[in-house]
Amino acid sequence: MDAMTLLLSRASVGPKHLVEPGPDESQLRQMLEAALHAPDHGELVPYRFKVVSGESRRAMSRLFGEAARRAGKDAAGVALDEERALLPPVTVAVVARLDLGHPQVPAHEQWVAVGGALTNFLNAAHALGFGGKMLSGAKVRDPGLVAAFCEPGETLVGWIALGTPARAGKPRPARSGAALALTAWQPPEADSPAAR
Ligand SMILES: Cc1cc2nc3c(=O)[nH]c(=O)nc-3n(C[C@H](O)[C@H](O)[C@H](O)COP(=O)(O)O)c2cc1C
Repeated sequence: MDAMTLLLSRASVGPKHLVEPGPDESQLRQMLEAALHAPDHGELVPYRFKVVSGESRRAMSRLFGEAARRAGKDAAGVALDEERALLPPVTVAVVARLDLGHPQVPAHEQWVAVGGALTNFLNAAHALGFGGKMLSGAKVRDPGLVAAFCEPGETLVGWIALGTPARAGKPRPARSGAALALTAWQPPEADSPAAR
């Protein structure tokens, strides 16, 4: 598949539609390599990817259940969250580790680097024949999950569910904002505040 066809054919595949096998270590390394090729001002690598596979999925599932309980969910809601955590063959936590005191690279540029890395990671998964979906939800702020995945000062962005797609991603509908996403820049009028 050529690169443009690959980029234009990626669509998220949710955990319900992901089956074994998930990516192995060498495939995950290729996804990381793609992530590391995203633009990153100052080469700060302001992110970490943490792989949850095999038996450690059960421990994560338990933590998802505890988070659901803390969020006030009933027994059925807790069980559902625990089950959802076990659906993807591989889950990759995305953790942002920004250097907020950096003299040259402000926080917003570091967040952009995190997004670029995540996008390259997902595109690489697609290139290797895997399906994936980035997921977050209120549980990214749950203290138990944050403590389990992050060092102090880091932010839990969410989790990428990964596996073999049992079905193709849904065709992408046209996006309403797309027409405004690429326009020719117009220089400001001579008497506008921007030109003064
Ligand atoms: C940081 C981040 C967190 C997200 N969290 C969720 C989520 O919790 N639930 C969800 O349905 N989609 C979430 N999404 C959006 C999906 O990953 C996906 O992009 C969206 O469903 C559109 O599908 P597409 O990637 O095929 O266009 C998140 C996306 C990002 C970038």
